[in-house]
Amino acid sequence: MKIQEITPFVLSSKERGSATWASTMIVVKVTTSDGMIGYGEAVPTLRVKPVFSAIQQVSKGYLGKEVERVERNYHEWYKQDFYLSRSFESATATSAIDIALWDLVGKELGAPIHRLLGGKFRDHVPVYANGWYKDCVTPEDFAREAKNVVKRGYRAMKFDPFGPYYDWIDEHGLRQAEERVKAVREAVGEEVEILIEHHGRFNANSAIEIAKRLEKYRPLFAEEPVHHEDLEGYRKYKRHSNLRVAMGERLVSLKETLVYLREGLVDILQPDLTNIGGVTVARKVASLAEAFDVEVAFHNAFGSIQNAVSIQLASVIPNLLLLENFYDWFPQWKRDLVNNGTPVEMGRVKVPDGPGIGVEVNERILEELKTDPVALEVVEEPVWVVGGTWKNY
Ligand SMILES: O=C(O)[C@H](O)[C@@H](O)[C@H](O)[C@H](O)CO
Ligand SMILES: [Mg+2]
Repeated sequence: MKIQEITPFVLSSKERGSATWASTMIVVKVTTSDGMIGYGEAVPTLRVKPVFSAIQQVSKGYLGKEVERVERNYHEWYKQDFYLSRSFESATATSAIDIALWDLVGKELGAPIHRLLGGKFRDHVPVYANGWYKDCVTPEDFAREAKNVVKRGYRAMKFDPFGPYYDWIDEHGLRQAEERVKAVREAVGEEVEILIEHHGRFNANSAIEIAKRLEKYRPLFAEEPVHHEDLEGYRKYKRHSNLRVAMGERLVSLKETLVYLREGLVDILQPDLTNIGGVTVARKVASLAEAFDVEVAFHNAFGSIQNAVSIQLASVIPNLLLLENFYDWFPQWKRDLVNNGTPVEMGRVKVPDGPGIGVEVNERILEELKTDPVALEVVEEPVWVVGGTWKNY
């Protein structure tokens, strides 16, 4: 079975999601020489247009190759590309195609990806909520929505309480963040997990001050407290803070991951299947983390195909902590894109046993919502922010 056609789609609709990129999806459709179809997903961010064209370029390296030789295909492309480990666009394009190949291998054998990877370690994957705090500004806003998250059955939730602060945070910002976190802790009680998202935007001194203020609310982890590439910042943060560090959504290779693991800079690794290198690299990264006693909480913020394949891998690795989940805050069309979705119940999702990624993609929605890739407008609130949270109170 050979790879015959690779088609990227950009999907978007007027329905606004919880964040700019929650309103967009980049889907890759791979068709084989015997007419089978597999799906993958790439990361949108602000770079929808360059990612779309990266998929067209990367495709040239995959067309005509044997579908089943996923590892070999990745290696061949690595050889050709030369800059793969330095290019987010190439990494996410390669990841999307890799996911579609795993989907195809599963479909060909009539097996879900979890069976191809050694079988389910667990039947249900525990998840945490993200995207739930759109337009939340005051502590009361956060408390109200946090209660709703618990009502929906979640036992863990993540949020960014820092508003527009960037690099440096002053006393006013520290107080605001603390009030928001305190309000959420009081709203959800002692046993629901609170995860603090910093979106990789502070210098080490600010991040350390933040940790001192927030540790009494017992967050499960501090995510990306400093900028992704700030290794010195991570070292300093680890020396002076008592919080567990989570990071990894912007890692684009196995060996880049090793840099953070080897030095003990990360306690909970958050690889993203749609840019680390698909299933092929994500499973290696999870094993590497296991060797360092690091738990994995896959980053899963984009769309329903990413969600499906992340559930597959999350179901097989022994060192899973939690899987991120935007599902209940997706625009409706994203949930409709997969025919048999996996709703969250009691803080977890059941692992589907359908072939490949475990769910079927609704082709009608692909056709209806596909748009031309255009350069996105740059507005004050960056694309990585949950919408409407950068106001002061
Ligand atoms: O951990 C995460 O999920 C991320 O850092 C993000 O991807 C954003 O929070 C989210 O997408 C909202 O913009
Ligand atoms: Mg994050």
